Amino acid sequence: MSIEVVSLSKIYGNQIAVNSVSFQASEGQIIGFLGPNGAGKSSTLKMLVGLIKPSSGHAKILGLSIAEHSLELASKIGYLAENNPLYPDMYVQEFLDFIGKIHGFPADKRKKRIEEVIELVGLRQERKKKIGELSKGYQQRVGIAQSIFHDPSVLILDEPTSGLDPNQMAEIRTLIQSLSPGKIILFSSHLLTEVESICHRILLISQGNLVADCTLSEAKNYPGGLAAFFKDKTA
Ligand SMILES: Nc1ncnc2c1ncn2[C@@H]1O[C@H](COP(=O)(O)OP(=O)(O)OP(=O)(O)O)[C@@H](O)[C@H]1O
Repeated sequence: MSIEVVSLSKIYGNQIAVNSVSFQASEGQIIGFLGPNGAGKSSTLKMLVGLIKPSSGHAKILGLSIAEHSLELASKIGYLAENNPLYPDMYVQEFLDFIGKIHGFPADKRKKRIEEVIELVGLRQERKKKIGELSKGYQQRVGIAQSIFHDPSVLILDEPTSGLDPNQMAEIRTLIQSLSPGKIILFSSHLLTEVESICHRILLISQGNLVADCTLSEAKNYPGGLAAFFKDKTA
């Protein structure tokens, strides 16, 4: 089970958002896709999930080309978009039922899976509430619940802890860690502390270029530590 990205680029007009990015990832890894604002993280992730087309380059996820097998891949990838767009007027349970329908789960399996997912992401107390009435941290859990509903092998989370308070961040980090076995998790952040606490590996992107691909311990051993690593590489 793997992700292989080869010279992936995205150009918007004159703006090179992603410049020939290549990397590989395999099962069981939690990979932090780190970089300052505007570095090209979201654009890279959107290409991987098939939301935008690469300007050049290619990628395979689970051996399937993103250009040729986007529909098949949709059933194998879970995606949490940046800012976690949700339906505030829907009830949690109703929303998850809707997600199950989108994934083609028949009624009985949908009901069972809603229970499992609610348990997995810790939404039991909030399940009967409207999404718009939940705290930001619980809304993130709803977003993560929709991303894992179909039990995808690859989970792509774009800034899953953005806008959360420190306690909520820690809770979401623990949740992501608990989902990791048997999956590849790629999650983006512009916060060093996020990757430090849960990632095995760091991909650092700056101005569209992949400027580092290393283990967390390699980055920590950088002279001056992680903060110096981030600062020097993205300068
Ligand atoms: N649809 C678009 N049209 C034009 N330019 C875009 C578009 N989307 C992104 N960009 C530009 O591409 C660059 C990379 O943006 P992207 O959102 O991928 O970065 P990011 O690392 O995810 O940033 P952030 O952490 O702020 O969300 C930025 O300069 C951004 O302005």
